[in-house]
Amino acid sequence: MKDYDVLVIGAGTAGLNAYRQAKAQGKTAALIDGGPLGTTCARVGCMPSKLLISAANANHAVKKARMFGIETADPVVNDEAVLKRVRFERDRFVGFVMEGIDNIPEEHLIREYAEFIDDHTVQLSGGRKLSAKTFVLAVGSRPRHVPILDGAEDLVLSSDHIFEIEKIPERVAVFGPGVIGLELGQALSRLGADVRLFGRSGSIGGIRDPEIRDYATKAFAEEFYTDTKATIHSVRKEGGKAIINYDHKEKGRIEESFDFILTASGRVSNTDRLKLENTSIVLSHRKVPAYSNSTMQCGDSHFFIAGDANDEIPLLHEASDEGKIAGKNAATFPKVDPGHRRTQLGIVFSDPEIASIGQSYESFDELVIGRVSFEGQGRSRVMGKNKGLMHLYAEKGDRRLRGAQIFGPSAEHLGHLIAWTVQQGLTVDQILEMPFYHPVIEEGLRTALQDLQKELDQV
Ligand SMILES: Cc1cc2nc3c(=O)[nH]c(=O)nc-3n(C[C@H](O)[C@H](O)[C@H](O)COP(=O)(O)OP(=O)(O)OC[C@H]3O[C@@H](n4cnc5c(N)ncnc54)[C@H](O)[C@@H]3O)c2cc1C
Ligand SMILES: NC(=O)c1ccc[n+]([C@@H]2O[C@H](COP(=O)([O-])OP(=O)(O)OC[C@H]3O[C@@H](n4cnc5c(N)ncnc54)[C@H](O)[C@@H]3O)[C@@H](O)[C@H]2O)c1
Repeated sequence: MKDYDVLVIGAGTAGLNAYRQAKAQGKTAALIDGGPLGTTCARVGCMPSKLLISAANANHAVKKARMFGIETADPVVNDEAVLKRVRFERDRFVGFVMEGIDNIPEEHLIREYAEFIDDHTVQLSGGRKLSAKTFVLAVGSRPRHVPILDGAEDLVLSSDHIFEIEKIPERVAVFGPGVIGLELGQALSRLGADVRLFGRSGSIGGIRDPEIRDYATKAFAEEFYTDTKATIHSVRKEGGKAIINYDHKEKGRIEESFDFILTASGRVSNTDRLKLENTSIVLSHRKVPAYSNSTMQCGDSHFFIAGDANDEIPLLHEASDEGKIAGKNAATFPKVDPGHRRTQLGIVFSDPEIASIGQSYESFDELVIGRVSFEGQGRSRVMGKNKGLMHLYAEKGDRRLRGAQIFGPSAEHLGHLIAWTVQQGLTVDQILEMPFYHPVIEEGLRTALQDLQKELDQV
């Protein structure tokens, strides 16, 4: 006799959804979580980052007002007020999550960490053992450790800590021009920090389309120092500052000091802390459990995995969907059903925004591209947001819109429109039959669709 039908490890977005689905199936279930409750998204992820970005963009908008002939005094960033609002609103969002968590009976929410001792038993950090028929692994991820930064000791902050700072730094180095580095690096820059953004592989914001990646790299570099292939010689702490010795793109090898370093060099799954070697789970080449992304089942086992823990699409809406699928299948195991998966949609809340939709650039056999530049696009120019490119993707011999990459104004909204049409399987011709108002940014989408239509007619 097992203690529970389903044990869910991790009470983040994926785990909470999994637990609720298992309960909805009439099973006995419990959640185990030894860390702070409230979810990564609300506590230290999606919400506080967007709050900081909004403050930064408000400051930027005032500075930019001059381009419309509006004269203002230089805006003053009140660090304390900015950070107070970020934390106040963040706590409000966490509060809503906690209301849901508070409804979980105390005996079903175990506030400890878990490790496996065999296929059906976990040991809790307090020493207790619990068994279950099935498990959902929803342990999330943590910031990747970057060894070269160890020299700066406590001056290295990740997104887990950045929202607790007392003042906007005068100078900050950001390691990792990915999603977090771009969003937070640009926000700090727009709040007055002198930012250096360092990358390693040449990538930026997860952009896969080379033409758009190069355009975006140049655009960000015009706003703050950006080197996506930086050479860092050393990092140390001295006199309360982080000292970085690096090859500056124009000045050659230099040494600069920073108030702190923001590390944003990717995230790693917490499954490596579960002692999975004591189970029959098979790991993939990425060193996380191999699983099916339609059922979330690990092989044909009684283990299911959801959210950032599986290291596939570490986004909030995916964690939520995956949690639901995993929780339901863990409850009905050995009967498992494929769950509904959506067209892929990723948005980076930089300015301009980045959106990646559906099939990515490199996944096509014979790619056909429809293009538009926002530089001359009517409404974008009217608003002074005429920067960026959008590429729409189709496969030669097939007129369906299959994917897109955007770096431009309102990419979060265009990205949704495109994702919805991709998921509906609409052809370029069908999409062009839809209404387009004037003058709107969506007219840029129409231009790209017309270009794609022309390209498809020619091949
Ligand atoms: C700065 C930042 C900004 C982001 N912005 C966005 C955004 O704008 N949009 C978006 O879609 N996504 C965003 N994300 C990603 C999004 O936050 C994550 O994809 C999502 O929160 C993952 O949810 P999860 O349930 O998998 O993990 P989590 O919410 O992290 O939950 C995992 C839980 O497992 C617990 N745990 C770990 N190990 C154990 C163990 N051994 N035993 C018991 N419990 C354990 C942890 O304490 C934690 O509570 C952002 C992430 C970050 C860091
Ligand atoms: N808007 C959003 O939806 C949003 C926002 C923030 C985070 N997230 C999620 O969080 C995940 C993690 O974000 P992230 O930005 O940490 O990871 P990421 O994978 O997006 O980017 C990491 C970047 O760091 C670089 N890098 C790796 N090692 C480095 C080193 N030693 N020095 C300098 N650069 C290095 C990589 O080349 C890459 O450009 C994202 O994949 C995303 O799914 C989403």
